[in-house]
Amino acid sequence: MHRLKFVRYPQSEPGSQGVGPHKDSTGLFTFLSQDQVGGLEVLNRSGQWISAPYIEGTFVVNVQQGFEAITGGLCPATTHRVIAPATSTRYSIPFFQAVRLDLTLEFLKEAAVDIVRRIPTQKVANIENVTIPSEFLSPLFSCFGEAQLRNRIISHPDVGRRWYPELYEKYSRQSLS
Ligand SMILES: O=C(O)CCC(=O)C(=O)O
Ligand SMILES: [Fe+2]
Repeated sequence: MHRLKFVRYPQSEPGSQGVGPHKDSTGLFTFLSQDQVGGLEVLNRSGQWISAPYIEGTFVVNVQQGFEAITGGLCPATTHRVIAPATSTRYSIPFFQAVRLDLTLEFLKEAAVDIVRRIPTQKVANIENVTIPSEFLSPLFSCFGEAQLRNRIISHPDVGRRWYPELYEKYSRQSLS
């Protein structure tokens, strides 16, 4: 199921939760419209958080875990986070393209063999060391729906702790790599 979200981040004390480090997990790509307040950050290949500022007339495009899985990890999903705004309210509108919730990694890999074969390979230095693991690529989850639930609970820990305490406990103890 595709999703469009309207997000409001109220002005907060420094250090408050925005969105924790994660890779979007609904499907292939995210298209995000944001205001000029700032706070969205992306992990680059050297392991540094860099800001993804507002650029007039553009969307931010994130590679999601589905695309990472389809390409056998050759196109890693974008690791990103949002720092809660300290001086004003931030608004953003992400659109998440989706894949079927009951899709399995096994099926996806089989279906995508031909696509992956056509992608020119290149050496991607140390990328595994500076990224966070993908639920979609983990054998712990039977289908993408379950992987997605884990991703949402871990990316929004205050919500996870409050509404899904048992799952939050379970998922935060899990090591995916
Ligand atoms: O609000 C933003 O800029 C990003 C939100 C986000 O990363 C998400 O909801 O997955
Ligand atoms: Fe995200």
